[in-house]
Amino acid sequence: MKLIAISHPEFILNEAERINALFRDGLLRLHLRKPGGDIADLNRLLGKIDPEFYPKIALHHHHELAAQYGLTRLHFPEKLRNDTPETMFQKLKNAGFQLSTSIHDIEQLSELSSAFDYTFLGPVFDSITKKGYQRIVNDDFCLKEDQKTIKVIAIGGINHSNIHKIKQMNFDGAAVLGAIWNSEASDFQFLKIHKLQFISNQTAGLSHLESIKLALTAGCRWIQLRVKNQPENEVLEIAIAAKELCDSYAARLIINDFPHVVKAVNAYGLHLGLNDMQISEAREIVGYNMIIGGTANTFEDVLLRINEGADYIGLGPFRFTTTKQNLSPILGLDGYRVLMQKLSEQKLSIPIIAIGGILPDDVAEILATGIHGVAMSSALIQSKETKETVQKLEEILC
Ligand SMILES: Cc1ncc(COP(=O)(O)OP(=O)(O)O)c(N)n1
Ligand SMILES: Cc1ncsc1CCOP(=O)(O)O
Ligand SMILES: [Mg+2]
Repeated sequence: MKLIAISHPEFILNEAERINALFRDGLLRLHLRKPGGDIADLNRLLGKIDPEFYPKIALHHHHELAAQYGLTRLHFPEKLRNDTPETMFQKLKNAGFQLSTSIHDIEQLSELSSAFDYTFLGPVFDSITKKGYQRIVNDDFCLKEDQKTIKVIAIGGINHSNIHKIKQMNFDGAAVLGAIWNSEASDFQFLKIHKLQFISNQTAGLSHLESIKLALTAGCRWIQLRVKNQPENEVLEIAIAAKELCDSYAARLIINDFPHVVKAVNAYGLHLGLNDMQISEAREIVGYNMIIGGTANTFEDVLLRINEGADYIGLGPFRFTTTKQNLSPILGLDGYRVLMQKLSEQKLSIPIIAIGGILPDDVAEILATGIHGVAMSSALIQSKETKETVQKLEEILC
């Protein structure tokens, strides 16, 4: 499911730094929405955002700034859409812009220009930021496929505890505002779990560090160092170099299997398997704020991981792979569907990362099950155009 962040409606303290941090935490799309905001203030804010993130920003107002910053995503709030001729939408689309808009009534869906890629529809819950702005649907609402002339993103009052309902309502994604900006420590922890994770591997022609460099230059910003069958002191040596490499790309480094190495190199996180140390025990080594992911193969494993306090779950294998030995039973798309359905019925939500033999062409279907993201190793290492592959994957995952 797409997860889109909407900026705070006003200019806030350290906003550019907070936006940069959200992108570094894995955000794939931000809508810059400052209703009534001054163009000079917006210009200043954009100037402080890392240019690496401009392709991920959609601009709501002062579209004239798009050219200056090379922004290619424009949002048309309702009034601006009504004031803009259809020929202009087609012209912008033909020029390569991605267009989005907002509606507040399902009936409007059929009237929208085909030039739009997606629309926000809401509020789906009572808004957190706009007090007294009542929701337009009930909990049992379900968007029909034939109503979706374009992708429909739910907006309004979405937070960590109700986001599972968005999928049940058959929306294509969720746009979040209040839950990000109005809480001290964001209750949107799962924004921190990247949707595209690279798993390092050593192959005939490539060392772990070379595989990591390949993924980083292609644009991956979540790297798992997964060294098997080597003693801890050798893993530590590789981890020190991997951390330096990841830092130079502002990427997150997760280390598989070795909590003491995580602690020693101050990595971003640790990944533990079902036969590894318990998450609670590992927390005593790596600290309580460290990201810890846990492997699961069944629904019972997922419940166990949630109870253990995992930050994300690596669920697999999706299909057979030679990257890992002693594979657990293969889940396939149906396995993911059944498991995600059970989670949704129990109103449980945790970022789930699919893993195992995943190819770029699998990702859209995997995502449609409600899975948060994917971890890949061989598909990226063996890709002939890794950068293009990563770009395409990010488009699908956003
Ligand atoms: C994201 C992710 N998911 C699952 C795994 C598998 O971890 P584990 O079960 O510990 O097996 P090994 O990777 O150690 O062989 C993973 N590494 N990453
Ligand atoms: C670590 C791991 N756990 C389950 S499958 C797997 C390997 C993932 O690599 P690939 O994407 O090459 O199958
Ligand atoms: Mg392991």
